[in-house]
Order: sequence, then C-alpha cells, then structure tokens
Amino acid sequence: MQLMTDPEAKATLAELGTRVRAWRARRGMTRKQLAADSGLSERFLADVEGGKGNVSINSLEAAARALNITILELLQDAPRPALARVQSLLGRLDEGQLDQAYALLAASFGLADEQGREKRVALIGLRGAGKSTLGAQLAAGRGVPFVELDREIEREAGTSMNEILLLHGQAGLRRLERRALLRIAEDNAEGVVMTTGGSIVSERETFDLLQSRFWCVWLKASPEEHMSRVVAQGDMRPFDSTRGATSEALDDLRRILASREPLYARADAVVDTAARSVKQSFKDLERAVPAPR
Ligand SMILES: Nc1ncnc2c1ncn2[C@@H]1O[C@H](COP(=O)(O)OP(=O)(O)OP(=O)(O)O)[C@@H](O)[C@H]1O
Ligand SMILES: O=C(O)C1=C[C@@H](O)[C@@H](O)[C@H](O)C1
Ligand SMILES: [Mg+2]
Repeated sequence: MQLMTDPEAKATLAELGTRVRAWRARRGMTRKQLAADSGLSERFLADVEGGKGNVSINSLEAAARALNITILELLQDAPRPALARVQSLLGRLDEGQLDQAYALLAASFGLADEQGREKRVALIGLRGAGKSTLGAQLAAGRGVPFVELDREIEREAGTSMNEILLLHGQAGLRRLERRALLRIAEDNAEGVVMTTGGSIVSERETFDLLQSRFWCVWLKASPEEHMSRVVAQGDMRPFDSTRGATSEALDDLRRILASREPLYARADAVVDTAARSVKQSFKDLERAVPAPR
C-alpha cells in the first residue's frame, strides 16, 4: 500500500493527529511535556499532530501511555457504543425528566449519591475562573474549611506540582489526586469547599470519583477573561506560551476550553463569571450550591 498517496490513509493520519492533539489539550499538556513523558521527540509529535507522521504502533502506545489512556481509546470512534445509545436516549428528555431518570438509574443500579455530598462543594474550571477567590469566600460564608486540592497533593507528595509531573508523569499525578480527594472527602463529612486543578475533568475515573463525593460547580468565563486574569497573575500554565498573551496562547486556551467544555458541563451547577464582578459572582455561587444544613 502506498500510504502517503492514498487519500484514505492521509485522512486517517489527519484524524489520528487531531485526536492526539485533542487529548493533549484535554490533559493541559504542552507538546514538550508529552515529548518528555513519552520519550518521543517534539518534532515527531508535531508531525503526528499535523497528520504527517507515519506513526508506528510502538510510538502510538508511548504517546497513549503518557496521556494515561489506552491505545484503543486513542483509536476508537465510539469506545462505548452502549453508552452512546443511552446518552442519545437521555438527550431526548427535558430537564425535569432528566432529574427523574438520574434518580431512577441511581436507585436501580445502587449508584445513589454518597451521603453528605451536597455539603462538600468542589469548584472546577479553567485557570482564572475564580475558583480560589470565590472558593475562599464561600467557605468563610458557610463556616467550613477551604482546601486547594493541588496544594494538598503537593503536601502529601512532599514536593511541587512540577516535580510530581517530572517524576511521575500525568498518570502519577492523577493517582495522587484520587488519593487526596478521597482523603479530603473522608476528613470533611461536615462540609468543605475545595478548588481543583483545571485538568481534573480530563480523566473519567477521577471525575466520576470527584462527582460521587462532591457537589461540583463549574466556574466559567470567556476565553479573553480567562486569559487576562491568568496574565495578571503572571503564570501562563497550561497554555502554550512563554511570551505572555500572544494570539497563539489565546488559540491554545480556546482549544483547551473547547475540548473540556462538555466535561465541565457535567457539573451539578454552572456559574458564569463573564462580565460579572467578584461580588456578583459570589452571590451567584451562593445561589448555585445547596443551602448548608
Ligand atoms: N466575576 C469574577 N469572579 C471571580 N473572579 C474574578 C471575577 N472577575 C474578576 N475576577 C478576578 O479573576 C481572578 C481569578 O483568579 P483565581 O486565582 O481565583 O482563579 P482560579 O480559578 O483559582 O485559577 P487557578 O486555576 O489558576 O488556580 C482574580 O484575580 C479575581 O479578582
Ligand atoms: O488546566 C490545566 O491543565 C492545569 C491547571 C493548573 O491548575 C495546574 O493544575 C496545571 O498547570 C494544569
Ligand atoms: Mg486557584
């Protein structure tokens, strides 16, 4: 087979490149980080993402492993057809029916919410959403502890987030993250407000665990606001830029936001902070969470 002249083969490589790029965006990893974690070169990854790399199974496996997914997840169109069928059915229900369906499914399959979940609030969203700012205020208002998950992970690991990524990669970070969030839920039966790292939603197992123990609120803003708030804090992670708010950095932010939006949208409530003051958003957040009892 003449791989690179066959239009179908080209389309396949382009599709594969798009998937690698989307997974990298979902994880919030730069190409440099993926290269370091997978042992592949940045240049090779750029070719793969551009649909130009005639990638071997072994390299694909290395990339998948560094993204903490299986090679099949990277390749399959609809990894869980049965799930897609249920989702399409649920998609035809209105909001009220969806609440009913949720309760029915949870009761039928013994998946009822962990007791006390509504006392534990987790704030999710991209950098600059206001998780720390509004989270601290909410915790003070409810008289419960305020916890930043990333800081707890660092404390438990005895080192910084950068070091954790360097030493253990994304997969290691996610393991530490699951352990820390279980511990925080256990330690705070009477209530807590917790912030999370922007990429927590990118691994299904972790996000499921988070949602089983915490009432999740997605704090969102416009891409431009996320960018200006992040720039004001002088730290561009995880956006691809060393030079501040370039148009490339904004494109990268948009891509990360777009790839995560359907995941963030699984939260129990959404608070849009776009064009709102901190004071207004705090009121919106208080209204969005279950009243403390
Ligand atoms: N309506 C708003 N709600 C929340 N924060 C706002 C709002 N408008 C402006 N801001 C500003 O945006 C910044 C949000 O930063 P903050 O550190 O709270 O975000 P974060 O979600 O914790 O980000 P990170 O993921 O980097 O920890 C603050 O400087 C805050 O004053
Ligand atoms: O959105 C992200 O991918 C990240 C956000 C930060 O909170 C950090 O957790 C890290 O830089 C990754
Ligand atoms: Mg924060």
